[in-house]
Amino acid sequence: KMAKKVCIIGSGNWGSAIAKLIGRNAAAYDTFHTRVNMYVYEEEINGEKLTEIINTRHENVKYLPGHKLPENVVAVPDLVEASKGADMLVFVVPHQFIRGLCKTIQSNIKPGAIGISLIKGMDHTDKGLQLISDVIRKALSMDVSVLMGANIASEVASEDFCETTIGCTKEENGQLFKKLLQTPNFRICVVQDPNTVEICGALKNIIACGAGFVTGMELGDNTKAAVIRLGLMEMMKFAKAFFPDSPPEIATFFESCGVADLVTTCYGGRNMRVSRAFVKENKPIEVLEAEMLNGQKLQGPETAREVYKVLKTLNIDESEYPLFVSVYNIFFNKHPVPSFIECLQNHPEHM
Ligand SMILES: NC(=O)c1ccc[n+]([C@@H]2O[C@H](COP(=O)([O-])OP(=O)(O)OC[C@H]3O[C@@H](n4cnc5c(N)ncnc54)[C@H](O)[C@@H]3O)[C@@H](O)[C@H]2O)c1
Ligand SMILES: O=P(O)(O)OC[C@H](O)CO
Repeated sequence: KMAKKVCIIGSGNWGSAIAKLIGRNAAAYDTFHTRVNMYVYEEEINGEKLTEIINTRHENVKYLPGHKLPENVVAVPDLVEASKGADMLVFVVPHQFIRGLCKTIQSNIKPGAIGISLIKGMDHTDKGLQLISDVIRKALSMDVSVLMGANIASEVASEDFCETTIGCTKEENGQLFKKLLQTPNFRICVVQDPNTVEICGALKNIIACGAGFVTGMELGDNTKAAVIRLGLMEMMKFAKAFFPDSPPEIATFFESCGVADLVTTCYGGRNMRVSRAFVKENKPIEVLEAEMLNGQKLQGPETAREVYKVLKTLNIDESEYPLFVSVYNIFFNKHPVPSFIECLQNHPEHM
């Protein structure tokens, strides 16, 4: 059998961390071609191209400083060239860019190629909710698995022990991606409930913003635990409501993509940290994102906006998802942050 060619589409904080694991496994296993192309959105850093820096110093100095990438991971600034002939595509860009990138490679996909999305976020159409994996499936007509879990990129890059979840519809594809991605300190469970895995990954970022609000208001861990629990209840309700044909397995919420990701994200994630600053500094969220993250992108506020649009499109009462709606109103409708506590006090879970 021919070794499979792998292409990573994305090279941000998570893309670079995952490139470290993929590069090493691609070099170690005959199943994969040793060279791994990584599409890098080109930019100049102190007069040097980021792709050149990565290909000579083997470090993404902007998005994952302090970590060496394997030398077989090759940064390519042209997406069509990077993905040409790839058998396995790993999608890992902030969710707002996925549509444009898919369009660029639409006519250049190798027949039989498969994909996996590591993108936490969601999209919507005039019919309502659209998963990011659906955007990819539709644009590129390929089988797409997803990988979501309690995985803060810098900790994965440091090779601290953690777990993650792959959701797939075709078991053999899920297992092939597991082989590509699993390491002794990055342990993967494969489940055949991809929609739930992906919904967990998307919605947890909204809940993380709520956790940031209560942290910014200097409330304690009991409050944060309540945000996590009420957020989980809304997440479960949302998954049930939006996939009536493939109801979520409750067990999936206990995989790394569910409760575990909520915990890590509500304590240490970027959405939590920037939302905490939003309470303290009284600046628009996009200003704080630019000031605090050096080009990295927040997914929580945009996902709250997408969820709100989906609820409106489908005529669903806002009171069904008070936490999600409150996060949206605080970021985009100037509702005061303390109104978030009122939403918790009046949550339907207590009625
Ligand atoms: N960072 C984490 O800890 C982490 C962990 C798990 C999952 N994720 C998810 O992975 C996805 C990607 O996150 P990330 O942390 O790798 O990215 P990031 O937040 O570091 O975003 C920056 C990336 O976006 C790219 N970019 C900027 N403008 C662009 C454009 N116009 N077109 C294409 N690309 C552009 C930049 O070049 C850079 O690679 C997100 O959905 C995120 O939720 C992140
Ligand atoms: O830093 P965040 O908030 O984007 O969260 C990162 C990861 O999704 C945590 O699993």
